[in-house]
Amino acid sequence: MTSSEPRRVEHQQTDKGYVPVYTTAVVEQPWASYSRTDHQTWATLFERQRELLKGRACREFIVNQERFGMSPDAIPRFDDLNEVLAKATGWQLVGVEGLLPELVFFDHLANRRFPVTWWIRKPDQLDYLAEPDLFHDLFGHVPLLLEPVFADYMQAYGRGGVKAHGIGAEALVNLTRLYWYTVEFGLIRQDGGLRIYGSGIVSSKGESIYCLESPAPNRIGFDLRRIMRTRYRIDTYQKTYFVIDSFEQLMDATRPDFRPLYAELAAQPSIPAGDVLAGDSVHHRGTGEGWATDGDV
Ligand SMILES: C[C@H](O)[C@H](O)[C@H]1CNc2nc(N)[nH]c(=O)c2N1
Ligand SMILES: N[C@@H](Cc1ccccc1)C(=O)O
Ligand SMILES: [Fe+2]
Repeated sequence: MTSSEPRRVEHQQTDKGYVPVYTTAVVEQPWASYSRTDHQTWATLFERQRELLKGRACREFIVNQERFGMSPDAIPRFDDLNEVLAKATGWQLVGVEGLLPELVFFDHLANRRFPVTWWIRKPDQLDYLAEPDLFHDLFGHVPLLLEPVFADYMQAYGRGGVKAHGIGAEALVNLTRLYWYTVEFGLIRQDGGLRIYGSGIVSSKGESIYCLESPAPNRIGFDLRRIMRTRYRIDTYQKTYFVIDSFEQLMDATRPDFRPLYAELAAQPSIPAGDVLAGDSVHHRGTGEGWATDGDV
């Protein structure tokens, strides 16, 4: 295989249109075959996001990213990152071609393996790309795998995914919303303001600013049931972000068995992405302080 292109196995018609399906196998990172352009793309995105995330990303993200010694000089080698991870939290990165079927993805997480897409976006996709690539996966997800509580949360999520998959499609939808509104698009309250920890935000220039500074989106205090009922958008910035107080709060709230919760939620309607409900704990401003209730935005 030449490694300038991901290995596309076939195409498949889905809800989201005609999408490429990749091999689900774990692959070696073809590091030697990254082009100068690939390394340059990494450098550009890395420098841009590091600068933008000062004072915007949470402390844990910044500090742990520095512990890896990632730099703009070259695309990191998974093997080097794995040495740091092995000592700290026992997580391991494995190379993949792209999005995996849910059960395969959950099984990796349940075993403390994080799948990282080995290829990086093209220069005309610096600001937006519809699927995860190396920059999103490595820059966005990997730093928090060094944070012990968050590392445990990711594994618990994988185990919960295997379980939800056995329960049914509705349970899986509820659980996927939890991943979306925490791991991918989560905000955390820190140092008297809001900070980013979601990977989908930290790897996006536009959304890193928008999620904290735009008056448009709702920022609502973490509420497990509310999150599991809330639909989400994959084609624009989020209409709603959920805010945790700490990673411990996230872990504690998600530790109980979800089976009774799935049964309870099956009888309830889903909530449109941008709605505010009576009883939501709404944060007034991205960088400011103070909480209101009853949809007082
Ligand atoms: C978590 C969520 O359910 C989502 O559907 C999964 C599916 N497969 C994936 N596969 C990869 N490689 N990376 C991902 O983030 C996901 N997300
Ligand atoms: N407690 C969840 C497992 C889980 C933990 C953390 C995040 C997500 C899911 C369950 O029973 O399914
Ligand atoms: Fe992601």
